[in-house]
Amino acid sequence: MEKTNQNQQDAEKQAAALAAVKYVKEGDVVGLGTGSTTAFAIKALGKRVQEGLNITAAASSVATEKLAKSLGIEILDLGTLSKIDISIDGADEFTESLDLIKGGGGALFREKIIASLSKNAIVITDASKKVKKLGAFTVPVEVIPLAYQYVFDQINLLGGQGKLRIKENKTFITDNGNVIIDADFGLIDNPAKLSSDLNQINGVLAHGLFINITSKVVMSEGTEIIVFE
Ligand SMILES: O=C[C@H](O)[C@H](O)[C@H](O)COP(=O)(O)O
Repeated sequence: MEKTNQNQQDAEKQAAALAAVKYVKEGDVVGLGTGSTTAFAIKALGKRVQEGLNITAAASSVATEKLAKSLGIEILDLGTLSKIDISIDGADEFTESLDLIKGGGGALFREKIIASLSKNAIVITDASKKVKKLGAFTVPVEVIPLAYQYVFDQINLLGGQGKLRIKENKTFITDNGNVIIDADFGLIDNPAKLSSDLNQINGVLAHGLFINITSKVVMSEGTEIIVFE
């Protein structure tokens, strides 16, 4: 990506993050996503905490937990929570019907738990993430390692072309100790059906299709903030 485009995209990510952080209220339990867009939100939230806002938070990744703690945000154990007031997370793609693909950073499982627990699941993006149909971005599928080949073959039977995620010349391992298959299904006509088909494969911990979980998408485009809900 050219530098000016990158700067523009970062400015949009930050603007969406700042707009979303305004929804957080005193006393809230806040779910924190993962990724470059969410990092802007965590920093803005950290600033509000330093100015006196009382909140607690749940983190969707080790990286997010580390960043949040460094800014003075108190982190709760996700496994003990039965509800989250508000969550803020990014996405790799979204449609106006609030269906998403997530997991580009590999945090999809904990992100899905956080979004599912959230009364108000807010997604923040720059304008490049908005699509008419999901699927140009491959669907990340988190797989328990011993089920790798089985799941790979099942994805193939569903019409997908899987690829083991490699990062820095090594197999990418998630915070949960699993691997990721990035599955190319082409443009997806029925994301809800694909989501349910993937859920039924033994060995799949989670996949990156987020259907009917999101409350609103706060998107920044140029100088404008557009909210889809
Ligand atoms: O696993 C990572 C997450 O789902 C991210 O929210 C997603 O990949 C978007 O990341 P970014 O904000 O860096 O584009």
